Amino acid sequence: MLKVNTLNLLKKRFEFSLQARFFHNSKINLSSSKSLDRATLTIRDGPIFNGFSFGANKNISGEAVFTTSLVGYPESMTDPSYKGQILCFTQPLIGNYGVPSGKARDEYGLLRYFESPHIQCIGIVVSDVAMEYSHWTAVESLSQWCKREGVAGITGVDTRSLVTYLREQGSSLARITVGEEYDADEDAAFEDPGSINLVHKVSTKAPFHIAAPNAKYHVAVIDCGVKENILRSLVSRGASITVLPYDYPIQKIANKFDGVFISNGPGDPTHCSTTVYNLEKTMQENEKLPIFGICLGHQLLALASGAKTIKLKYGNRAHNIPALDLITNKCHITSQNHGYAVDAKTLNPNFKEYFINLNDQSNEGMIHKTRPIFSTQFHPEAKGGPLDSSYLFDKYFDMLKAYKDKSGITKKINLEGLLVDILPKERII
Ligand SMILES: NC(=O)CC[C@H](N)C(=O)O
Repeated sequence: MLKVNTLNLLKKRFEFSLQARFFHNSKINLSSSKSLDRATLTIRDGPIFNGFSFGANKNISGEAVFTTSLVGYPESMTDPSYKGQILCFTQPLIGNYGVPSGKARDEYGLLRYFESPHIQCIGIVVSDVAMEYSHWTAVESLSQWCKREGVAGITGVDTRSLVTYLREQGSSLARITVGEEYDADEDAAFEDPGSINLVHKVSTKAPFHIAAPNAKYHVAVIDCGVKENILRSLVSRGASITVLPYDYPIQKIANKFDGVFISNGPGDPTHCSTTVYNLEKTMQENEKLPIFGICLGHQLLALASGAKTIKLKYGNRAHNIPALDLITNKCHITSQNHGYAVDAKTLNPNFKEYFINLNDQSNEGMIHKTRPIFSTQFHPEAKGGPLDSSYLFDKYFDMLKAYKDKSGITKKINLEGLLVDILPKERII
């Protein structure tokens, strides 16, 4: 049995390698590939693809995942949920509108174009990188950006074969090597980002505060790798936010806020046991408190209420995934980026399933039957992606209003003896 499998694998590898070489040779004269170093994408126990390096001149490894998004590469690449992953784009031409400034800020002092200050994925794989670009916000090319940020990039890969493989075999460990071909069976060179707590790497190291003009509410954001557009979505609706490290004991101060929010983030949710414990206590001790979680935040709330999570075969990463709202029976096109999901069969009986994915029927959200607590697996804040489900932020704000109207006090904003006004105004990394 083992022998047959090994033979099949070798055969498959050879076929992929042939395809990749053919594709690679056919690309060699394209102007975008001129003067680029050779590079290799090696999938552990899988195919090898030859191409050209357009990013940092270094060898990296991580989990290869694919996104079918057509646009939004600056947003996806700066999304902390991609930490440690090699992001493969199915859209063949990537880079043609360049990269906007990572320094530009909006009226709230938040990043204008990026979802965090730096590229978070460890490498990217494209079929045809655009070395020339044009857009009024662009300040550099995708290649220049990757080089400056130390992120690997390989172009000239037959991403159709690659993604066919990842769909059939599931997300796989992979590496990008520049210049030389490595021994593909050298397992030690494949690092598994899923084995460590990646949230620890991307969460702010200390609390920071963003004041909304004429703020009506004060929300605590548990930062597991929060996307900037989640902060924008809260602040622009009139909530000042205090963003706390992922392991901050929120249960000790939750009653000082009008609501708690739990962010998206990278990796396996079961690595965040401290956050899960803190959320469990927070829900036990604050019966009326509005709580909203997105993506990893949804998974952590589910774990904190006793449900289980599973790893999906290859995950959902796209900007056009249909999710059915089981309360309104309306379908929304959603932005997604996740490799794990909540097992709906294990939901706490106090919660009901809120959304389901119409492609694979996986769970897309849950809502408490009597309390103001809900969460979604997809990203209502989008960036990139359609804003169909941004009404969920409005729903959260209705909950904040109801809670505040009842408690009737303006929460005073005092954390560990520090007035939030003197906290830093951006993430501490
Ligand atoms: N975008 C996210 O928050 C991702 C959540 C989690 N890391 C997953 O892959 O499922």
